[in-house]
Amino acid sequence: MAGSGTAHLRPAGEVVLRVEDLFVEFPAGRGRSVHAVSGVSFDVARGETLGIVGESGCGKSTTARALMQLPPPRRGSVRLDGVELTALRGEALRATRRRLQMIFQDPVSALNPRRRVRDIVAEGPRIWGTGADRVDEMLAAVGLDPATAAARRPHEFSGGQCQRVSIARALVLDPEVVICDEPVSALDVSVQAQILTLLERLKERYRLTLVFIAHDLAVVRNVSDRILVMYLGKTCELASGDALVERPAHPYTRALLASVPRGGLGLPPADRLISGEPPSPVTPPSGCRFRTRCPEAGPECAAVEPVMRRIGEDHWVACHRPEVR
Ligand SMILES: Nc1ncnc2c1ncn2[C@@H]1O[C@H](COP(=O)(O)OP(=O)(O)OP(=O)(O)O)[C@@H](O)[C@H]1O
Repeated sequence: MAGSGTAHLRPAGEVVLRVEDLFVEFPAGRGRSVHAVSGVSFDVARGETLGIVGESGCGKSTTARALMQLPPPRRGSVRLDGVELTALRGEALRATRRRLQMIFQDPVSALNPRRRVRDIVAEGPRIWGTGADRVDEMLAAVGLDPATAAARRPHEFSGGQCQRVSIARALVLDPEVVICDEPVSALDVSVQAQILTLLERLKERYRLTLVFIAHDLAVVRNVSDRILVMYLGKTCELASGDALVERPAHPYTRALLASVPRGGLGLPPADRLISGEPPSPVTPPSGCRFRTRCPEAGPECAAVEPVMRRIGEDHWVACHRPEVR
């Protein structure tokens, strides 16, 4: 099965979040720009977890913030239940943004140190006039005892407990989509597993849709139904977790898989690692942005930018020379 074009990379099921051709740039001085996100498209189905993976600086957090319109993308479309967020301003944007919540990497700095946990979780309900009756329920749902935890301040908690407070704060407003931006990478490994299990449980209980961002493919694989691989602001590959791990088609995906410690994904030892740093997003390479580090690169890779094309059921790749099995 094959196809091509700016497809929506459709998952099975009802689409709740549709992102099309997203571009985000930052000024880099002397009239130049950081091309942080350059034409990213994906759909997220209601109830699924879409993982986004890629090395540091590839544009994962910028994509996450652009979904929230923080800041709005330079161009492209973000639709939540069909509502175009990039066209909204002021109160209408704020009201819609409530249905999209975010959980951040550093739970301690994400929480106001001067406020008590109950007030932190109750702040959204106070602003929005809804959800105040859910504060204790949410604290209990994330594994904190409302009777003892609510009156304490963030510095009295561990990093893992602070992340639980952040999750309660995000869920109390009953969001449709929760964007988790590296939610466990600042935590000890043993705590990481607890938070991931908690997110899975909460997803089931509250019928959440998750966008789960991490640089660690083993973590993403654990929680995601489908996985989007990003490199230097572009999408390389999108596939179900199984297809991505068992039949990686993009050389960058294969390199990412190879860099996961032996056994982390239950795979044979690494056969191909990439070295060096990615090029600057101020002056990205022509054609395929991965070509300067790609073991498979040929002349066409410098000349023509590969577009996402379908290579299998729920499997898309942007590569002139994919390994298709
Ligand atoms: N406010 C900003 N101003 C200028 N450049 C920025 C800004 N925010 C991000 N960038 C740049 O945009 C690119 C993408 O950054 P982003 O944080 O989205 O990547 P990431 O994949 O989330 O990496 P990390 O995991 O390290 O945060 C990087 O080159 C980064 O330096």
